[in-house]
Amino acid sequence: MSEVNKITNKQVLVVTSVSAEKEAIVRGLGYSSRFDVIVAGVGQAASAAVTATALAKKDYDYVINAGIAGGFEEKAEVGSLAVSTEVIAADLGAESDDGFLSLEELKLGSSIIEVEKEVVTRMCAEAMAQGISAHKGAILTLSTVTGTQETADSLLERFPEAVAEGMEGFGVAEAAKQNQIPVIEVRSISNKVGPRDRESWRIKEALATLEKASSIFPEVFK
Ligand SMILES: O=C(O)c1cccc(C(=O)CC[C@H]2O[C@@H](n3cnc4c(=O)[nH]cnc43)[C@H](O)[C@@H]2O)c1
Repeated sequence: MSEVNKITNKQVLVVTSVSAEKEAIVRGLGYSSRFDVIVAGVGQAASAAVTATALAKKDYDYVINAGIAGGFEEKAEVGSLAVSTEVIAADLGAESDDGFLSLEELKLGSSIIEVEKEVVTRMCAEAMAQGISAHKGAILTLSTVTGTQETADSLLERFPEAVAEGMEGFGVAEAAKQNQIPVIEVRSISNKVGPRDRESWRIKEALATLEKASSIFPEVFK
């Protein structure tokens, strides 16, 4: 069968945290009955609970956690797009005199959820073709927005592959994983990760990038 005649029927759940993100994505998608876009609230608990409920109500083939995020310096600039190669719960673990101990080190489970590499590559390639600056790498999930250079540096020291941080990715990804559904995190960058400066957040610009990136979803998630 030629590419043109292939029937595409993947059902995709897109999970956002706030309605401004949902509205940007709905605008970008235009009419597409394969995509359901929901608002789950801020943080891992809300995003995991709402995602799990949505997955219990309907069969989906793919889950996307999409929204705005902080970008790490020299990794993902404001206005660009971050696409997760892995979703990492960066503050799930224990502090010790020898540094942070992850769930893996504590032998209590996993704080990393892998993403299908070919989908990441496709998403980045399609985004670049649309003129979006796209960066692939780990996206960290944190319960607290980083607000100091010290925390930003220590996160990059622990996760040199990180490009961005958000507050919901791991919650959405864990719910998808428990339902054996592949997941990806796609985030537009509204601010730099580092010393708190809310005035410098470029939410309008990030929502515009999110809208543009969402217009690619039907092509990437076929
Ligand atoms: O005020 C608005 O108009 C507005 C519009 C869209 C989204 C927001 C949010 O505040 C969303 C909160 C959401 O943003 C993520 N986020 C953004 N930057 C960071 C960061 O540096 N570190 C962690 N999370 C970040 C996060 O996922 C929140 O859920 C406001």
